[in-house]
Amino acid sequence: MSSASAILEARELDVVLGSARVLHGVDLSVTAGETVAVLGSNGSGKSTLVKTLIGLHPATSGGVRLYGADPAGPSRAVPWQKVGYAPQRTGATTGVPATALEVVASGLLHRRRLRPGRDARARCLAALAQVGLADRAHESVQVFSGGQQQRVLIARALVREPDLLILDEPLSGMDRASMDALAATVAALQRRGATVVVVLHELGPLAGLITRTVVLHGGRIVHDAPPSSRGTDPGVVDAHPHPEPPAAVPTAPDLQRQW
Ligand SMILES: Nc1ncnc2c1ncn2[C@@H]1O[C@H](COP(=O)(O)OP(=O)(O)OP(=O)(O)O)[C@@H](O)[C@H]1O
Repeated sequence: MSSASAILEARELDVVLGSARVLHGVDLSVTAGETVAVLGSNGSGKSTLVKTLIGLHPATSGGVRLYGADPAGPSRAVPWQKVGYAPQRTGATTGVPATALEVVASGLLHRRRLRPGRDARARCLAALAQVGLADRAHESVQVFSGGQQQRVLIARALVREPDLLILDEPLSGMDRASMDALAATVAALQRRGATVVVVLHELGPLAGLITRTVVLHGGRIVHDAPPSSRGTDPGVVDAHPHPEPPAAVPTAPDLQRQW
């Protein structure tokens, strides 16, 4: 199913979670260098889509490819060291009494590298500086505010210097200065050719950086095009045109997963 330069692909993807069919026949192909915003109302399937794209949920039918390999298959087939992922803020840190530096350092670990390299500390501090938290590196994340915890998770994704960065609602709970800092970070990643997939409710300061918007509604892609061709401001797609479903099932933070 692979397109030549696609680094992320879903083909006729269906995902059933519990008794709910959450994604229906999703086709998506992301090529290197794109900055894709995934938009849609609460419960439309955005988080489920990005989690399935990186193997955190299995595809019920259809297929997913990440760098040409099945992300839910044998881990060595996917170059995980190239992939940074920051999950949606869950308001919790799994109760593990880790410092911000330790959480970010876990982003340097994966199955082929179980011990951080010599430059790990400097890289972690640099990643924390990118999210404005270097001065709090040695504090427990349990005392951080929700927005600060979100920034630590983003730093954990950034520390890999990823070629593919996936952010799930990174702006949620962030103050304006942090949003602007994230926009500058995404711009820097773009300049070096990285690919970014970002779940958003509003484009905010990222608006000028988005090269493509994908809109989900009821688990289906209902729009997929560059922002300018859409005809309406993609930043307002989350206008809740239908009754809001019950709150999303909280998912466990991904702090423990070490690729
Ligand atoms: N593990 C699960 N088991 C059962 N249903 C689930 C599970 N995870 C998500 N869902 C359901 O799937 C639907 C889509 O959830 P998802 O988190 O993907 O939506 P979203 O578009 O990211 O929403 P939001 O904008 O609120 O974060 C929701 O109705 C949710 O309740």
